[in-house]
Amino acid sequence: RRSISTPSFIVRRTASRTYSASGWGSSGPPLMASTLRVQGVPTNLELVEQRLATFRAKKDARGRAVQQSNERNQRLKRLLYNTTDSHTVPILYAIKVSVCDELRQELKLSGREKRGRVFVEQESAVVTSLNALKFELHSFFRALRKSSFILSAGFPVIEEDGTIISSAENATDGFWDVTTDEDVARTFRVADELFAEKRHLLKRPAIVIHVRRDPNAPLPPRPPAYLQSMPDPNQSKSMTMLSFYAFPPEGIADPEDFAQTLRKLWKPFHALGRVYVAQEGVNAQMSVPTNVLEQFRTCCREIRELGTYMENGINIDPKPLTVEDFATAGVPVNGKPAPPFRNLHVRVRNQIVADGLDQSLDWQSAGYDMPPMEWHEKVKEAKTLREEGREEFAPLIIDCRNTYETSVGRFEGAEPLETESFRETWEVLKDRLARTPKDAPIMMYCTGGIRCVKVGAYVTQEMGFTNVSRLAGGIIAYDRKLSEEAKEEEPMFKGTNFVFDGRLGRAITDDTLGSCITCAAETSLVSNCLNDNCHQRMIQCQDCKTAFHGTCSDACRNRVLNGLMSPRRGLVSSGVALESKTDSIVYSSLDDYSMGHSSPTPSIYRELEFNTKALIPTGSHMVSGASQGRLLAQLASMSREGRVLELGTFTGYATACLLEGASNAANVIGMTRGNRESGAFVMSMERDQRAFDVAVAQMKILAGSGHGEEASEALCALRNGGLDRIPSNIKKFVRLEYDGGTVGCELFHVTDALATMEEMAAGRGDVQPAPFDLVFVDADKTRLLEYTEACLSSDRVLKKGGFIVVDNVLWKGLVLEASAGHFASMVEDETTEELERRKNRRARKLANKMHRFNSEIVRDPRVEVLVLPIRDGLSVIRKK
Ligand SMILES: C[S@@+](CC[C@H](N)C(=O)[O-])C[C@H]1O[C@@H](n2cnc3c(N)ncnc32)[C@H](O)[C@@H]1O
Repeated sequence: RRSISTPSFIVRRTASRTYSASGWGSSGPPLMASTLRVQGVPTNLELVEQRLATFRAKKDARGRAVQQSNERNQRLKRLLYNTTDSHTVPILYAIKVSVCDELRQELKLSGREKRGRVFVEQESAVVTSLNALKFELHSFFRALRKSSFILSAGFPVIEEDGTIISSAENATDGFWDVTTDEDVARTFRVADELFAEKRHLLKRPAIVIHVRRDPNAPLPPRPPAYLQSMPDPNQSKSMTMLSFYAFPPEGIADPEDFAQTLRKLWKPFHALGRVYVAQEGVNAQMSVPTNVLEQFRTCCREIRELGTYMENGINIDPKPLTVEDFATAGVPVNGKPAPPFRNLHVRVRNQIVADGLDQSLDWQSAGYDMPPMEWHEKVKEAKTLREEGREEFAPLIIDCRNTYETSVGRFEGAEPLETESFRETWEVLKDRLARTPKDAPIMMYCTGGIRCVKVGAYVTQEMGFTNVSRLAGGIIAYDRKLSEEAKEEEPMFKGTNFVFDGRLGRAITDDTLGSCITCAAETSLVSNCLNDNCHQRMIQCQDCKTAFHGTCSDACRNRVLNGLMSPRRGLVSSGVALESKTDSIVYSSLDDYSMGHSSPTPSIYRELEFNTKALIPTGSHMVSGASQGRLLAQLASMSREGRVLELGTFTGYATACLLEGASNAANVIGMTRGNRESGAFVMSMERDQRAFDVAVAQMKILAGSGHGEEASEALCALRNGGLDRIPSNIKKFVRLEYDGGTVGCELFHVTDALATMEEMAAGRGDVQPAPFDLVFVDADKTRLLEYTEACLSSDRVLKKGGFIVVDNVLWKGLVLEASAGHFASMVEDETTEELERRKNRRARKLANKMHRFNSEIVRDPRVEVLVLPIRDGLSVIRKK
């Protein structure tokens, strides 16, 4: 025997209503569903705004529901604690709800959801509307939303002594179906009447409602056939890597909705990967448990937008990866093994391949889709024609991928477009195909075929070429077909196929085509710089990856070691002892520890290093680099007036450091203008015209924009423009003002820095600047004693108490052997090649010279010397 109501019970129920109101979720009120719908072609910004609007709407709806629920709680409390006889408060109906056995089992209802009480105010819509009544029931018995049900109503049995007996749960006697609004109204009316009659026995009108499964409701849809006998994907012993794309002719009307559909449909397969959906189509790179691969393919075929439009079907990697291999096939994260994909991301984008074209073309008409084996024969024929000297009959084979991809692997005879990003393709094509006859055979390929659809469409529709073919399914399909159908054939693709999952490459042949950006050694390893602010994709050998802590340059390495730039997740090379931002960094050497505890190098230095590598690759090892550069900046900051002379500008890396330091020195003593005659001033001399041109272009940027981000961007743009676009400075010198004129700067193009310096020391010649505080000797290494002599012989070049800094005084450590007399006789190793011998001879000769310089300068009474074992050795010499 239970009382119909207890205050605590009601409070608990209403509290649960608050929760359930917010729990409407995605299948909830129409407001949310409609705001999620995206019409037309939304831009990313619009998508973000739409999502924000949805979040806001949801938040507001939640807020309103909470408020309503609170108000209702308050009212109910007041009602319950006031006397029920009061005529001023509305009457509350007590509805006992019980759910039939069939529904209980079908919906797996918990104890509390099988039966319970709902309290309804007399004034509410619930007493007149079936929908409102069902809505009220939903809010208490949430599981009911998943089924269609019908209601029947009756009343509790009240005995004469006042005992209330609720009718049995499956009772039908005295119950009537409640299927219309009238039924609802009648039920409550009768409850009122009954209450009026039994007021002395009841606290409030009471109703019993039975919930039964609607026998006429359609059965829930059966799962698709392919899922019915599908094995458990968790039991798969291997994962298959695959990719596909589709450009459905009518496009995808609602990409957001379609993305949601894909997520739902693919969930049972436990597939992982990255999928882009746009109005123009779908582009997917995925891995699927091999034991459900067939079912996955069927599923994709049954999706209308994919089925017939997946050009070449699904591109499947020839070899599945065992689950163990898959777990480590990606680029390691923080030195720990990682899989190529961790989750399934289905994302909506403006385009599935960002092309940068003003308007989209007809992607259905993009040239002939050439099957891989036909392609193989054609490439072989082209090779033979070239070998026979009849290349004019060979088709043009265009590699539509970016430089970092083509440089680790390509088809024989292919012409790379040398683009940094796909958007650059169109300009390059216009240039490359300017003189090609319109009917010339053009063959093109890319990784999986999708980029060729766009390039093929452009070349045929915009440029008018008539004989265009594309490698169907790209290199991935070629690799698979060749290994399936012609294993004995030698692949015409050489090297590694760069792929866009965590593996970053699959070797098709053993050829190593790429070269390390740091040391130029042969390698096919592609990775991304770990400096988050840089993150450039690069080809770097494992040794340099380890030495540079997964970064592309000294400056990036310095920033990562400083912990200021967190390593990007998922892209750390193996063997690199780095932890994420929140963890402490494990330093592998004292050098690294020292850099890790020095202030970070400003990002312009990374650009300066990079520009040098890109514009004058053969000399890129000559730049001072981060540790030495920081020391030079500090020394210039310590100088009296910030007056510095540099011999050997090269591309201006050290010049930039010296300018930075000179400006610090000038600011400390409050000097606002510097030039040849007085104040902070950096003068630098270089004899190589090309290096001088690059240095002038770079220092002009620093003079205009300082050492900040703006300068970094301008330096980056300079690199992208290429060496051809850097003007040649035939002038003898260029004058600049740095830091708003605080530091004067003059760059000299000289025939011989030593000759110019000796003239300065002798008081002859046109250039007669006031003496310097610091002279950095970094030009030819064979005449170091002459350079220092010019500084010491008079005070016209270097002030008394000033410093000379000489670079490379330890000469790769060879001075040690030189000092032991090992190179005295210059005996050559007869087994080494001529080139090696020449290199060794030069290195030994220079080591002897360096050793002689170090030995003589330290004995010179006019100076005090400190040799620092930094980088290649720096000698810091104070003029007494
Ligand atoms: C080691 S690099 C200088 C690197 C530069 N200081 C830096 O840190 O980026 C040496 C440069 O000195 C130049 N050089 C060599 N002999 C020279 C000479 N006699 N006169 C002027 N420049 C010279 C070379 O052309 C080369 O660019």
